[in-house]
Amino acid sequence: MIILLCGLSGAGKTTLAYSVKNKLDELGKHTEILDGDEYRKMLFKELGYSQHDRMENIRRLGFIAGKLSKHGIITIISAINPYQEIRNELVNTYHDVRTVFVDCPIDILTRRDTKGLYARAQLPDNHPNKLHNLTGVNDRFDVVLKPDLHILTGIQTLTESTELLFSLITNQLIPA
Ligand SMILES: Nc1ncnc2c1ncn2[C@@H]1O[C@H](COP(=O)(O)OS(=O)(=O)O)[C@@H](OP(=O)(O)O)[C@H]1O
Ligand SMILES: Nc1ncnc2c1ncn2[C@@H]1O[C@H](COP(=O)(O)OP(=O)(O)O)[C@@H](O)[C@H]1O
Repeated sequence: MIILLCGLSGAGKTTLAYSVKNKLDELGKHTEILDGDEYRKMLFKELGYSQHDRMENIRRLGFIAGKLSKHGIITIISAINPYQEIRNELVNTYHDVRTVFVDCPIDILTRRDTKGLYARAQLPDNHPNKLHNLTGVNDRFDVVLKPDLHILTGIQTLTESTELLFSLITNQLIPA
């Protein structure tokens, strides 16, 4: 199974992915997290944030996920994954792909701003530290169409969000 956790920076994808992995570990289920931020730093160093590069990033993560999931590893792709087109491509290319919208309002993200990216996106255009292509602020994010799960991390606690994702995964593993 492949889980696409899609959502803006700071929405809670990584936190949620590790939280659900902990629960799956307790069941003895093998889980791998492919985190966009981590793979960009370690393997995809040449990729930036243009539409082309973001698509390429997701395509590569999808390819790795396809290989892992064939061996029964529950593979969670934790990346912004901003375009519906490439999400659909993964759903149509690989077996058993589920999409999850990790959704949080921009005002809460701007307050959380754990990496300082939202503050940088709001700088004046001519400022040297201005971020010109932050997803959800000045770059495109397509609302996730018909997600298998829609999590509202601005309202739901981490425990509640984890339980919802855990149920999606385990219901699929052990059909009623
Ligand atoms: N311009 C811009 N837009 C969005 N994100 C940015 C940008 N610049 C750097 N970052 C950091 O890169 C992380 C997003 O990488 P992803 O691989 O998840 O992005 S994407 O799916 O290819 O769009 C994202 O990590 P997360 O905060 O974990 O989502 C950011 O820390
Ligand atoms: N319901 C929730 N689910 C996940 N994270 C939450 C939630 N509520 C608050 N947070 C906080 O929001 C931040 C999300 O950061 P992170 O998981 O790195 O997001 P992302 O991977 O989407 O960039 C963390 O500091 C986390 O503690």
